[in-house]
Amino acid sequence: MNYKVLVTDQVSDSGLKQLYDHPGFIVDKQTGLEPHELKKVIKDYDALIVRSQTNVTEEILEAAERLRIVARAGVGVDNINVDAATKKGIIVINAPGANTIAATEHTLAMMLSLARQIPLAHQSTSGGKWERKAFKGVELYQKTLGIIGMGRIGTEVAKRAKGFQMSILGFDPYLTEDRAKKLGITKASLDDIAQNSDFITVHTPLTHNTKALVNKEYLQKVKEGVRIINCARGGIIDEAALIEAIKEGRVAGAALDVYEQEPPANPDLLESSKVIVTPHLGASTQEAQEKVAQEVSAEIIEIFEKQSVHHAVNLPQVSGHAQQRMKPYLQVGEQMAQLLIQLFKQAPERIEIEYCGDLLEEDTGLLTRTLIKGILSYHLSDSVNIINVLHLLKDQGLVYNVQKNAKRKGFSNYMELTLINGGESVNIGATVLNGYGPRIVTINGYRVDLKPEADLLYIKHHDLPGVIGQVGSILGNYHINIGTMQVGRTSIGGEAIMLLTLDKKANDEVIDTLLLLSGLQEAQMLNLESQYAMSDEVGQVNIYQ
Ligand SMILES: NC(=O)C1=CN([C@@H]2O[C@H](COP(=O)(O)OP(=O)(O)OC[C@H]3O[C@@H](n4cnc5c(N)ncnc54)[C@H](O)[C@@H]3O)[C@@H](O)[C@H]2O)C=CC1
Ligand SMILES: O=C(O)CCC(=O)C(=O)O
Repeated sequence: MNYKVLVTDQVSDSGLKQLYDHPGFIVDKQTGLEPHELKKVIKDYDALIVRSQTNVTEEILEAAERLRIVARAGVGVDNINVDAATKKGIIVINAPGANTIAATEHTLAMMLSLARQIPLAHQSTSGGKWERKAFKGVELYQKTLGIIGMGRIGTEVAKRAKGFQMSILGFDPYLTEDRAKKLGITKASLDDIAQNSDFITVHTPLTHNTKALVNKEYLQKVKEGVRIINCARGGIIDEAALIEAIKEGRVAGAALDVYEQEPPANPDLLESSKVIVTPHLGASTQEAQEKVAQEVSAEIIEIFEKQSVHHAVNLPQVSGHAQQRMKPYLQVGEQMAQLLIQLFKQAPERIEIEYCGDLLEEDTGLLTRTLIKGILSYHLSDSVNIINVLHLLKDQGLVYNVQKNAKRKGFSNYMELTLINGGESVNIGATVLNGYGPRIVTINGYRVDLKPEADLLYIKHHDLPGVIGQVGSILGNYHINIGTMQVGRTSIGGEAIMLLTLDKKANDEVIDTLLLLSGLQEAQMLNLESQYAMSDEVGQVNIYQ
């Protein structure tokens, strides 16, 4: 089977080489497509690679019939409707880090250009003038730089600005005092940055929180003569408010690589001698473009061939090692969920999940999705995968709750799943035993020790002498061999359950015969198919199954 990959923006061909050369992949490059053209062709493709030019809208995703991956050869995914992709079970990946240095260096180039008016000076000199007085600049030395967004690029900008002996104020919701100290910068508030900075640069993604983060109100608080740089995303700085602040003289100048609308059309911005503009060039270096293309190519191959994902925007991140460690939990998690939904004779309204003991130290995001997928896929089958599972859950009107509990409940690790509807509930608990693998250890309060297998016969009965023997005889009469048998009871002579692994499935006739036995209340074949085959291969997340 060939995977078809469509590339719709200017992505480096040398960076895409491994995808072009890889057997089983067909790559088509069609740049400059209009939205209606993309909508028409997208149905034939398994993966789409874009930069920032292509808008991957809900409409385009709707028209995609076999699309499984949207890859952003870069960082920002604001041109991709991630929500719509997630609902459709399409994974969105990017290449974080691959263009960090390029965007960092562009930011510094913009800052120096602003400080020394290099573009205007160049224009004047190359036009035959010699205006030495007109272009007196300012130094970076001993000035204060405010950095909003101390992620990969913000951090690299800070390191380099320190080389110019600038004082640096950093604001980021995740910046700790400790990290700021290690970087030799000062952790600051947005207001501190406004009041004290000679230069301000923004390095956040564009989100509903960062949209117009630097707005009219903020620009009224800035130190007079500040210079502002945006090499992150248009819209983080309100362009109209910026132009006004420049006209009023509060802001001495701005250097912009990105715009509210691209390409920008606002003459106030484009014609101002105090504004330096570049056409979204932050990531446009040969090195960065090769790296982003190489990274997304490698990941597309890995996802299709090994179901391994490293840089998903719409999935919890789990490292290869963590995947390997989590594999037995993922397997038993999927099977316990399937077992429970088959036992619950009604639609669940609420799902409760509890993780105990060693599981507290793991990232359980993927495990939670796997449990919920096990529940939903019983009724929704193939349409559920770990990408869209939480969306589908919401669509079904179900709620879920995850609790983490330090108590070990008798096992070094333990997880429990409960399905609830009104006053009715069922629950199941499982553990992974060191050296023995996954075990289901409780079902509705009955203690069992069950190694999950694909086909299980579940029986609920009264704990009376002879019932177990009669079940064995009936199965024997039908030539069904019992592999293992587990019996759990709450009290002697009370209610009990039996779980039998069989070499052959018991059909309806066998089940009806069993149900004729006195003392036997329920008999049901349960199908527990795990996508997480317990081979020794490196653990992989089965994304689409
Ligand atoms: N001009 C260009 O060509 C390029 C632009 N970019 C843009 O730069 C942005 C940053 O890239 P990276 O540093 O790689 O991303 P990153 O994810 O490493 O860093 C973003 C940082 O912003 C912080 N942040 C989020 N909301 C915030 C808020 N309200 N206030 C302050 N900080 C906030 C986050 O905590 C995070 O630390 C990207 O999202 C992308 O939009 C990235 C590469 C090239
Ligand atoms: O692809 C590009 O050139 C833009 C890079 C960018 O904006 C990003 O990676 O977020």
